[in-house]
Amino acid sequence: MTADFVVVANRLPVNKQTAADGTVTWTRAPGGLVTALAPVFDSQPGAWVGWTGSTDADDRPHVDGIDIHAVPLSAAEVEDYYEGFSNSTLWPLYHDVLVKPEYRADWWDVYVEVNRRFAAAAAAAASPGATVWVQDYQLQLVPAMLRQDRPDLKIGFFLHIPFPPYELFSQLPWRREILEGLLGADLIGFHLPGGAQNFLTLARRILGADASTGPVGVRTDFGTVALSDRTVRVGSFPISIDSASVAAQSSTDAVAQRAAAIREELGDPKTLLLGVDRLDYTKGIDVRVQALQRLFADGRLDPADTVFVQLASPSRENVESYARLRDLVERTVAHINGTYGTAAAPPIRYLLQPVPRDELLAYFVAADATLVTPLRDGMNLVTKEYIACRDDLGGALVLSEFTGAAMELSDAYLMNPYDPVSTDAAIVAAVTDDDAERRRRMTLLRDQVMNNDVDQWARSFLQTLKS
Ligand SMILES: Nc1ncnc2c1ncn2[C@@H]1O[C@H](COP(=O)(O)OP(=O)(O)O)[C@@H](O)[C@H]1O
Ligand SMILES: O=P(O)(O)OC[C@H]1O[C@H](O[C@H]2O[C@H](CO)[C@@H](O)[C@H](O)[C@H]2O)[C@H](O)[C@@H](O)[C@@H]1O
Repeated sequence: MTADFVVVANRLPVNKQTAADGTVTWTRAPGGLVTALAPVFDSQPGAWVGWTGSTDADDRPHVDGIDIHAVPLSAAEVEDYYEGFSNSTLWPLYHDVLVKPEYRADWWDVYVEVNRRFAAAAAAAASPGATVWVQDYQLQLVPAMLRQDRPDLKIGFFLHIPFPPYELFSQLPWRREILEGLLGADLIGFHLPGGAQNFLTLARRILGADASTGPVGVRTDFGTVALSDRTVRVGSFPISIDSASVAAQSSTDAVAQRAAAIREELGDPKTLLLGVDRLDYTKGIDVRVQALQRLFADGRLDPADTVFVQLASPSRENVESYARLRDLVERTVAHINGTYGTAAAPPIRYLLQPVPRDELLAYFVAADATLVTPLRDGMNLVTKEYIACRDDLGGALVLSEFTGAAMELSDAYLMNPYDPVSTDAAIVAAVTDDDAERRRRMTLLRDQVMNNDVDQWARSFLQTLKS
C-alpha cells in the first residue's frame, strides 16, 4: 500500500517494549512531530519512513493510524552514519563548531549510502503525486535522491537545528553535495529567518545559484533559488509544542499534588531551580552549574535554601564529546555539593535518566525558575513546555539568546551564556524580582506559546509546500 503523505525522519515515532516472556509490543511515541502531524495522518492515509533506533534486524514496528516503514541500520552504519557523520561532523559544524567537527570520507560514504536507502524507502511508500516531508540534518541528501527517482512528488525539507553561516559551513568538504541534496526539495524550512538567509547566501556563493537577496520573514516573504527547470522556496517556520494539550495535562490535581510533594521531598527550599535537557554539549548544562557555583560562592544565592534539579537524559553516549561533557558536569556537580551542601541537603540534584511525562510536568509546575542556557540550540522545546505548564503565571524563564526560542520569547530573562556577568544577573533577577514583574513576563510568554502551537507549524509548512 502507498500513501499520499509520507514523513521521512531518522527516527520512527515508535517505542518498543519487550515483556519478560520476550513478547514485543510497539506503541506510538508521544510528543514531537507525531503529535504535530496527527491531524494530517487522521485525514488521509499516511506513512512514516525511519529507523527504529536499534540494530535488531528482526524488528517489525507497527502502530495504529500510521503505515510504518522501518529502514534497517547495521551496527557499523549506526557508528558511521549516526554517531559519525550526523553527530560528529554535521551536529558540531551546525552548532557553531562548539567541538571540532571530524571530516572523514569513510563516514561520508556511509551517510550517502544510508540516505540512498531512506530515499528508496520513501519512493516505495509514496503514491503518485504524493507529498513527502523529509526531516533534519541526518537526511539532507534525500530530497535530490528522491526527486531523481520520483519527479512526480512534492518534496518538503525541514531542518530542526541551526543552519550555519558561510564562514562555518564552507569548512565541509562535501558542501556542494549537501546544498545540491537540499535543493531537490520544493520548499526548504528553517526555524529562523537567519538560517534561511544563510542557506540563500551559500547557494549563491558555493553553487553560483540564482538565489534571492531580499529579507525572509517568519512564515512569510519566502526566499527563492531559481534552478533551470523549477524554483525552490526557502522559509522560516519556528516549531512549537501542542500547547493546549501540555497545559491541560499539567493542570490536573494529580500533577499539582506531585509538584507539592516534589518540593517537600527536596526539603521545601525557598527557591527551586530546574534544568531539563538531553545531555548534550550544546545545551549549556555546564554553563548553568558553573553560574550556580559562582552565585553560591559570592553569597548571591544561599545554598541552604536553594535547590537546583537537573533532569538530564542520556544521549549519543558512544560519541566522545558527549562522554567528556558528562564527566565535566558530574565533576562540577560533585564539587558544588561537596563544597556548599550538607550530607542531608546537597544543593544540586542530578538525574541522568529520562523521567516519565507526568513527573516532568510536575517538575515544571513546581519550579520557581527554569534555566535554559544553551550555547546554541535550533529551537528548544523545553522552554515552551515549561511556559505551557504555568497557567498559574508562576515561575520564571532564564533563556539563552543563542536558542531559536529566544527570537519569539524576548520577555524571558535573556542571558548570554558566554558572559558570566549576564548569566549570573539573569538567574538572580529571575529569582529575586517581585511577583508582579515575574507574572508580567510569564503572561507575555504564555500569550506567545499558547497562540503559536505545533499544529500551526505543520499546517503553515504544508500549505506553503502545496501552494
Ligand atoms: N530528562 C528528561 N526526561 C524526560 N524528557 C526529557 C528529558 N530531557 C529532555 N526531555 C524532553 O525532550 C525534548 C527535548 O526537546 P528540545 O528542547 O527541543 O531539545 P532536543 O530536541 O535537542 O533534545 C522535550 O520534549 C523534553 O521535555
Ligand atoms: O535522535 P537523537 O539523536 O536522540 O536526538 C534527539 C533530537 O535532537 C534534535 O532536536 C532538534 O529539534 C528540536 C525540534 O525541532 C529543536 O527544538 C531542538 O533545538 C533541536 O536540537 C535533532 O534535531 C533531532 O533530529 C533529534 O531526533
